[in-house]
Amino acid sequence: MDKILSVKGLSSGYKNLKVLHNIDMDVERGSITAIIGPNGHGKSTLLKAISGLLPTLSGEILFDGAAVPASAPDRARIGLVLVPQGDQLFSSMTVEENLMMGSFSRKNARAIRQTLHEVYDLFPRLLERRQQRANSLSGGERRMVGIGRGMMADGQMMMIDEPSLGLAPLIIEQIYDALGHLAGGQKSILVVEENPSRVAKVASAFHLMDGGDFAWNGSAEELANSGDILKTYLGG
Ligand SMILES: Nc1ncnc2c1ncn2[C@@H]1O[C@H](COP(=O)(O)OP(=O)(O)OP(=O)(O)O)[C@@H](O)[C@H]1O
Repeated sequence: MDKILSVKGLSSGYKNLKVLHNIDMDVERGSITAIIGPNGHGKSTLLKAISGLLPTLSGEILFDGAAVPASAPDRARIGLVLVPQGDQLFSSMTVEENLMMGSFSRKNARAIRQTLHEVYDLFPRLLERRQQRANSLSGGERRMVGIGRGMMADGQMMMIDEPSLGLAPLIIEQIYDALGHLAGGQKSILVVEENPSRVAKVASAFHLMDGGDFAWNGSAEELANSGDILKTYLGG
């Protein structure tokens, strides 16, 4: 397995609350790995810990074979990009201005334009609305801008927190098709998703989060044959 990310014995959390206990996880390069499970068990916390927004209390995080730097901006700079839950767009700025914000740490203008074209190729609707303000976009369009802004950082790995949240089934399918396309183009994606059926078509590895640790790990095929696990944890 060609690992882009390796998390070993990671514990993390908030000031007075340790949420993650001894997490072990690898992410294969050019694939989608999904953290699944019910609300409030630490899925978002794991993305924040990997991106450096929360401290590593014990354990280690290796990115491309090397220990990650301490700060979140430095981790973003080496290519670990977080797309947070809830879009967090600049509402009075246009689609394109929001997208360009994602490239703030890059210098090569031509390469930035190239990535912008890639975003528009992946989400043609954003090209049509490039001059439209973010506050007048639909929920699905906002999500596309959030993911596109993550792409603009041109990291090797994107961590995306609940891309399907609040969206209609057809839009969810479009978003996941786009993520599948990105992974096909060698981006590595770690996605948090409460409902595993949404991501089952495109992810190759799954980790079920329960109480700050993984209660189950498996492949897409193993997930498909894991009826009892789905029932127990997800009410499926
Ligand atoms: N900023 C915070 N300060 C203190 N505790 C927090 C904070 N954010 C989350 N927590 C707690 O950490 C635990 C895990 O929350 P987390 O958001 O990681 O869960 P989750 O599985 O991603 O669920 P959700 O999808 O609802 O966010 C919860 O008990 C939550 O109350």
